[in-house]
Amino acid sequence: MKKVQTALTIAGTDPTGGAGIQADLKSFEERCVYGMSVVTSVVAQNTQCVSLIHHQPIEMIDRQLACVFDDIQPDAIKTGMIATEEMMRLIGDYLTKYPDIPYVLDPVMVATSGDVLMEESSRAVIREVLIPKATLVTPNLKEASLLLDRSITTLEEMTQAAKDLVHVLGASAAVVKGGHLTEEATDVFYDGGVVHYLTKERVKTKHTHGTGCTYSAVITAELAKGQSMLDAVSLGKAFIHAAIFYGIDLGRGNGPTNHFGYRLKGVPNDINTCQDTRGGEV
Ligand SMILES: Nc1ncnc2c1ncn2[C@@H]1O[C@H](COP(=O)(O)OP(=O)(O)OP(=O)(O)O)[C@@H](O)[C@H]1O
Ligand SMILES: Cc1ncc(COP(=O)(O)O)c(N)n1
Repeated sequence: MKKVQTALTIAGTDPTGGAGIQADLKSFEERCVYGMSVVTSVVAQNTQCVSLIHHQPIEMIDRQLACVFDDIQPDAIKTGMIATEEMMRLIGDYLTKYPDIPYVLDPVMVATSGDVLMEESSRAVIREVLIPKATLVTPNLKEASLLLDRSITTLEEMTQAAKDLVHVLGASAAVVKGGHLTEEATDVFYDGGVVHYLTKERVKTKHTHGTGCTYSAVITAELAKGQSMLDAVSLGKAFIHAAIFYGIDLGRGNGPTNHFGYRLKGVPNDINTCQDTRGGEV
């Protein structure tokens, strides 16, 4: 039997299924990777707002991590919402024990709805403890600004931010996402070599709930399958573009992206079908 690759997400939840752990698991599945999840915080939220957040007790997060790692070592890991310093340090300890597993850090700080998902006091800790362990860090403009303590609004500033995330803060690679920037949706990728600009047409839509989660989850799945970082990010970009292009008009606020969008016809879409691990084409 062929080996099935596995990916682990460590993140918060979204009961409406567009963001957080739910979006991550759907994305892993779409890329033919077996998904696992450790819940950091249960978030009562929908397409309009966050209503209540319950952080899991630290022992519960520790036990969930132990249950996964004692039994099934993931081929790649991503983190999303990690609200507190204590959680960051615990997760950092696990990452230290498994330095060879690719780790994608989506530094979730604020939801599309504007609600705060990470305590402000944790910002220094994410910089110190998690970014240096990241194979890839994927901030949007606001997150990059908060991490680097300066305003980042232009393509030039995004480029310098991507370089500083690598050379100053210590990530192995960075994608600074320009979803909130210009006419085009351009992201800047840097891994210490040549700077790459990943550009797709901007889709005029308000249905962007969970774009960051979905993008980083797809990249994680591709890394789990052994793709190169640039290939993983490029495929993630094409996937998220299709998911936004076919965004779903659900709920009264910012609806979710369409996790099966890339399978639909008519998308200006360059995604290859993924090879099923049992040998068939999906
Ligand atoms: N309207 C859009 N049309 C096309 N691509 C988009 C659009 N909005 C975002 N993107 C792309 O989606 C990906 C996620 O970017 P974004 O900047 O929205 O991240 P994010 O802010 O973390 O996500 P979220 O809005 O979920 O918090 C990036 O590749 C970005 O370029
Ligand atoms: C648990 C959780 N994690 C991340 C996000 C950010 O996603 P978005 O900004 O796309 O709403 C979210 N809303 N909820």
